[in-house]
Amino acid sequence: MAKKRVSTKRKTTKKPKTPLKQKLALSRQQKVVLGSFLFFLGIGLFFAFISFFFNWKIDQSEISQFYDRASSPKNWLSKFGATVSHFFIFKGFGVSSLILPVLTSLTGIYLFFDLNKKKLAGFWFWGTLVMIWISVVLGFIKKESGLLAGVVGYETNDFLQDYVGFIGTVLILAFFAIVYIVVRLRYTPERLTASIKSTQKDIARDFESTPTSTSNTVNNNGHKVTEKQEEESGSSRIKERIDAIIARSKDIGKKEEPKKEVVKKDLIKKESETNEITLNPTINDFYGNPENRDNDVPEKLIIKSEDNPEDIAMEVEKVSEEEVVRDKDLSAKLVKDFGEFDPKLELGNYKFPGINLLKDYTGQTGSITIDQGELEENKNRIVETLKNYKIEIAQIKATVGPTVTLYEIVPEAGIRISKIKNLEDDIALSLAALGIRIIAPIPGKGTIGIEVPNKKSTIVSMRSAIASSKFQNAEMELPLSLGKTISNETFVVDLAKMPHLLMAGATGQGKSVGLNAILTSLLYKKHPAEVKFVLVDPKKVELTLFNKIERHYLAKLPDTEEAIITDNTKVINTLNSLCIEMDARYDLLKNAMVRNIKEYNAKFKARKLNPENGHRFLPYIVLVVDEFADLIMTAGKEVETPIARLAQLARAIGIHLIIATQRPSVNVITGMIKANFPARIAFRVTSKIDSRTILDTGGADQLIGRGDMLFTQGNEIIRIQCAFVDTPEVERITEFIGSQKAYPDAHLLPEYVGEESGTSLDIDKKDRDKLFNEAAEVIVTAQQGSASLLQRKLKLGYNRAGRLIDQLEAAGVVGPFEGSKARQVLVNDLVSLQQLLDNEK
Ligand SMILES: Nc1ncnc2c1ncn2[C@@H]1O[C@H](COP(=O)(O)OP(=O)(O)OP(=O)(O)O)[C@@H](O)[C@H]1O
Repeated sequence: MAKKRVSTKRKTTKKPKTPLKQKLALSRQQKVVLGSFLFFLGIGLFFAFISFFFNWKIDQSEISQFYDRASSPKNWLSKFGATVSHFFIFKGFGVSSLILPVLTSLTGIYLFFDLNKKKLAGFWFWGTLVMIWISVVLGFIKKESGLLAGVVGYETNDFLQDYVGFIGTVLILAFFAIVYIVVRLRYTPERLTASIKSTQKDIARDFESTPTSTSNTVNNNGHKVTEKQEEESGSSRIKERIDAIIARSKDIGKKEEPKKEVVKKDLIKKESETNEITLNPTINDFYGNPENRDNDVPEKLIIKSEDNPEDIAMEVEKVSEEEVVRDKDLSAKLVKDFGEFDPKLELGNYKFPGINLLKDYTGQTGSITIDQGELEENKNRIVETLKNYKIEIAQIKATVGPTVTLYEIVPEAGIRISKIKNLEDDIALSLAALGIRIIAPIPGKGTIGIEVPNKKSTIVSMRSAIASSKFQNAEMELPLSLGKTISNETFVVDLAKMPHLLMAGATGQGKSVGLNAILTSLLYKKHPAEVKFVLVDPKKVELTLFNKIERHYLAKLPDTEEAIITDNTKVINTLNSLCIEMDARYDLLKNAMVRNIKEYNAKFKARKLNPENGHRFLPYIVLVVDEFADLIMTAGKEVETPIARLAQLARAIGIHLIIATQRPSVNVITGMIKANFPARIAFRVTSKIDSRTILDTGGADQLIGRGDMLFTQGNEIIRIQCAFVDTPEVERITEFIGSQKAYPDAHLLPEYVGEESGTSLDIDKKDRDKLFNEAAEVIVTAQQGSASLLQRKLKLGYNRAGRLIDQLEAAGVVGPFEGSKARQVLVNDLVSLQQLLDNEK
């Protein structure tokens, strides 16, 4: 059994037969050794052949004495060199034998580096043919010199001449030359002409793109390029092109895959890459975007196979993906070279107002003092009052805030919360205090809160609100420090998240102070480049202080003189202009493929958006409307529609609305507006109904005024003592900002051409306004054709003033509407006006 097993084993281990090819295959070491040998042999042969041309006559006699060591041929490789050279040159192929050492060394290199053997075989095949051809040609030309043609050339030529004659020999030689060019070099007549043409074009383009005599030129991106840079880029491009042409001619010598006309594409690509590198933008045009760079690049590429010229030409559309990649590269490069875009650069030295501009009220009112007696008294009263209504208390806790103290009550088990809630007024009466608010239950706590005003309230200074670490460290887009909560914490919210704010409060309850606190918060946190205010102030007194910062922080319509809008009718134009801005911003966001202003600006800062395509850094726009009720009463739907549109859509693109009103009645705060203003602030209002309108619940009527307010962002209602900022403080801040370097003008909003501006010039004289003559006089005297002038001088509404201007245009007193500019006054003085009007009659 064991024997048998051994024998089977032997059978299986028997080596399989290896094919001959495999047997002959050289190991890597052998290849290196043989390769080096052949390489040096080739070099040796080369030297031997060269020296043979000088010494062959002397050496010829020495060859026969090869075995005689005493004989010394003159060849640089002595006996060996003289013999081998004699054999290959004299008896072989003449001068063309020099190809042999080249092929030998090449073989050595191929073996050494283990390169493609097929290619090497091609070299030998074609090399040998060329060698024979040259030797025959030389034999044909110079019959007498045996050295040039060698015996092979001489004899072959002789043979051919005998059989096909002189012409036949020429034709055969020419035929072989064509075979070589077409088969080996793959040159067809079409390719030859195409190649010549493309080379000519390339060179012509190089010369076009080399610098002209101007010192600064503008490259494809619209970026300035200095002469030196242009020269460098031009010469580097020429160098690249020459390299490519050399590479192309080298390709001709090699046997490769069928060539397609792609070299041109390579060159174009290289050119655009060079453009990227030579970018030298100025501060405002730091950006580049490859979209425009390829202006001179053909959009389509024609590919035609050279192997078969009759193939149908194929058009390849340029793909856009490449641009995206380059876009990325370019923006990364721009950021690397110039850093991120800094919107603050224009006002680089801008200094934020210091905290010392705000008044410190601690000295006057002191910090919150806890009056133990007052606390005890209130506690006892609450307990007693509730006892009267048979409500037992298990526990009571007080939190002292700046204006009110919160008493948190845990009632005895079994007492219904609604019972306490219903007794709100009675409890307030019993406590004999204004401003009692009962929160039953306190959300998330399960306790009942009774807010009782402090006898001595503390002013929450804007200074403390701004200085608080909560505000200072707020990582918000538009942080607002509104004041302090009942637990004495600074209350900071992000306007960008609200995204719009509705404010209501009876007169004298702190609304204007609240607006100032909001604006002050933004001034302390945001650079002029980052936020712009559109201020609507019909009372003409509340926000006028902000005029000083017009060129820093305010935005206005192009044709208006003052940024702060005090005329209600002008608000319509501004609101519509904001709608245009909103639509434009949405387009920008869409083109940039981002969802909101934050992402957009981040992308813009990273230089991924090209200003040449309309992209710009987008500042936040905060529209503040004081006395909204007034506006709605005068303009109605005309303001309601754009306000609602803005409120619905503007959140993503950085336009935020703050609307304040004294009268929060339902015809002012309509359902449409309310639905789009989830964030609300209620100062003290006069009735529960008003409180309901603004907050959807009572409570605002129970406030104590003087900045005591309720804030809601949808669900929870928070009682806050608004930070107090007085007019002198605002004045100091605006003064400080206003005295600094500003932009040349206020931020200009897009122009809105109102319906009133569309003139119908066939206005009948009988239909003229009663004030027509007066208006004409005002316009001619002032030599200024603007409706706002008429409004001011004649105390008119916007619509009437607009109609008058139209009538004056029809009468030839003023010229046509000229966009942002005032109309031209066509009558020079009052005398001429009188003449004009008289002639009409
Ligand atoms: N946060 C506050 N802290 C302390 N006092 C305040 C506060 N807010 C307002 N006051 C006091 O109330 C007064 C009236 O405030 P404010 O001018 O803001 O009222 P208003 O609601 O704007 O009135 P109106 O609607 O008539 O303009 C202030 O002069 C100030 O004395």
